[in-house]
Amino acid sequence: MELRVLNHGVPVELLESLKDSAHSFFSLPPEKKAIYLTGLSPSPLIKYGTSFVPEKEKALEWKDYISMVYSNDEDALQYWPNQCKEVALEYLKLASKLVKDLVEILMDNLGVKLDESKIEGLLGMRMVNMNYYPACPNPELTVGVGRHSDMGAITVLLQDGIGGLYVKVEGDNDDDTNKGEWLEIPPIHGALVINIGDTLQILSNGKYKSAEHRVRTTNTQSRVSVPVFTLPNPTEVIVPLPEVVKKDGLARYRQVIFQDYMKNFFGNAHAGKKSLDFATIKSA
Ligand SMILES: O=C(O)CCC(=O)C(=O)O
Ligand SMILES: [Fe+2]
Repeated sequence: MELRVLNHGVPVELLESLKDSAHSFFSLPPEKKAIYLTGLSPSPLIKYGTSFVPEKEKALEWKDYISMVYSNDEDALQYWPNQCKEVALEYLKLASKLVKDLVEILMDNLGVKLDESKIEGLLGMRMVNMNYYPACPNPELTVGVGRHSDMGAITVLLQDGIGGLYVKVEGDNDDDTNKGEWLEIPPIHGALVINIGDTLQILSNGKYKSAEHRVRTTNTQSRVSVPVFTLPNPTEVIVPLPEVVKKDGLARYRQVIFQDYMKNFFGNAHAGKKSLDFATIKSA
């Protein structure tokens, strides 16, 4: 499931500053960015890298990224890169509020009321990434990001005006006309893209489907995007909600500890929604 929202509570000026600050970070000389590489980074919560899991990929994705995990304001302002820390922190806070509101609506729609501590457990890990896709001389030979779904609860995504984000039409029935097709999500000024992640698919016993998406490269201009990921705390137990299982008559997913799910996710190259196999109960 994937949607775009305009009335999201994040000021348009902040969205503009985020894109500018992503460009300022990625246009730094390589040695200034390299200080954030794994093993060198001043904090384990900041990571600069390329592609997704380079050691597992046959071909690297055409992108660099910086990932900033939130622990508290003080750490963020101390360790996140100067080029983007203030705007990234403000965006993370506003996006988290939006996610909380959306989760409440989605749960309500399932007839479920989660208590504060459960919501905190499900959305407790938060991070802002900045992705940079350099212009590519041969876009037909590369991918920006391979097809995948995000593993967490909900992703709030800012894309710039270049375009190139595609989402796969899931469709509930085999006769849905465009089921399986890839739809481009054209950029809309001031809008944010919302992606449902695997965690909500498991929790809802498959009622909410995580959005399978990918990004193509272009040869004209570089592109930036800025996702906020909300994910469960590593020790959180993820399992279909009992109220939904009762209605459905069976559980489609087994119980997983989120850190195991994450380890499996990062242990494989992007491969569509294969990530969910880790938790799926195969019917006989
Ligand atoms: O760049 C984009 O529009 C999407 C990036 C993405 O899917 C991700 O970082 O998980
Ligand atoms: Fe994604």
